[in-house]
Amino acid sequence: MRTNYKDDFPLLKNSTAGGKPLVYLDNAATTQKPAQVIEAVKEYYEQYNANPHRGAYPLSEKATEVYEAAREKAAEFIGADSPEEIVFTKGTTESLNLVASSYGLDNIREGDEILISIEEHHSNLIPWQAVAKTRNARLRYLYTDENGKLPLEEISAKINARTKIVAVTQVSNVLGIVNPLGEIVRRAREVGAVVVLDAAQSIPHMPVDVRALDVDFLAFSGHKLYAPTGIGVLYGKKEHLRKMQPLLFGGGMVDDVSEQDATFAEGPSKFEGGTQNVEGAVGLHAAIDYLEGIGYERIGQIESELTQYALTRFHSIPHVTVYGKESGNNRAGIISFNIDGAHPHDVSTILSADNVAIRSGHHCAHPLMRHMGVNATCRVSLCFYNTRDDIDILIESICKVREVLGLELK
Ligand SMILES: Cc1ncc(COP(=O)(O)O)c(CNc2co[nH]c2=O)c1O
Repeated sequence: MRTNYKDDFPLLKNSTAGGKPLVYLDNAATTQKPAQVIEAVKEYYEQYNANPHRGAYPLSEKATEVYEAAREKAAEFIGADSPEEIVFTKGTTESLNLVASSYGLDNIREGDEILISIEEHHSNLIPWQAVAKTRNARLRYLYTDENGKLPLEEISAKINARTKIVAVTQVSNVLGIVNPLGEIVRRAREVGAVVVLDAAQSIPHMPVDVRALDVDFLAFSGHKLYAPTGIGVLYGKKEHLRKMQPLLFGGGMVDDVSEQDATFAEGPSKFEGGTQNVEGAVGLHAAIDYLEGIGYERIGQIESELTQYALTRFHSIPHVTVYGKESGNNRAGIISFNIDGAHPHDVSTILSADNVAIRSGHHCAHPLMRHMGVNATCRVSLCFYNTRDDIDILIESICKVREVLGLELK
């Protein structure tokens, strides 16, 4: 059985610095792209680039065909009832802003409650702050416990008759822990609340089935799923999308326009004003094909084993704090840590001298940082193309940090 996928990724094959191979461990920020995706985009521009939905000539018809084929593929990938439930956006941020600005503002009234978690990325937090302020509604939080988990009693306590929207991440981009979505949805359904799921950090690592999850909306980004930047998906149940107002007005999203009014297209194109990112959609289609070729079972096996290996190695290093106590099989390969006496930015700079790429900072999760009692963390985020050698080089480099900073080692 294949254990090393780096050769599928040109950048990983060719990138060295000072004779050291790149150890890329910032996959929660963005993933590298397999040759299959790069070739698909190249072929699009070489063979059938045109503006979709508008030209009565073969090239435009082909561009339309591949764009809509990508929509069908995305629908199938997440188990949507139909491609009509798939809106292409720039990414998770745009998807979540669309839900908040359209569905949120139309359905939240004074005194209603919107419930999010303290783990949310700013793109699933600030839009809800804006809706709550505009509608004089209450924004409430599910708080993680000392282990970085959302306690079930917190979920049952915070979801009540006034809760109208529950918007949560399936996996935190800081802690990597998989949230108890089943319990959240069950409780939300009891009070008739709508569930918005941020799947940006889960869908690269685990199968997502919107019908099985029974969520009303789901958002993810192509670039975290080995596809190009600039393409993302908002899944929405048809009954919601049908009633929602578009956010961007322009070409391709209208039915008729008079001097003082406009009626809008049916289906997802209502939300896709202007010329769309066809190359991104083509790249997303190729990325999904690539992932399905490997299979989530194999991806999960590799990443769970590698995450557990990394956690074991981390726990052997003195002066290192790892946040979140979950083990490798209930955690996407995201590990946030700090080294006593070392600022995260210094740590990532020192690691970069060994060509090890990790993230340091607040990860667009200021409220979570405060809740954790830290200003910032270092973050390792691995995926199936990483290897045990990558982890060994990472740990070896981390073990040098305190010495480089002149801190005592014992
Ligand atoms: C959970 C989560 N939600 C939403 C977003 C926004 O996605 P975008 O619209 O594609 O930017 C991110 C991006 N997270 C990160 C981007 O860079 N480092 C990160 O951890 C995320 O991790």
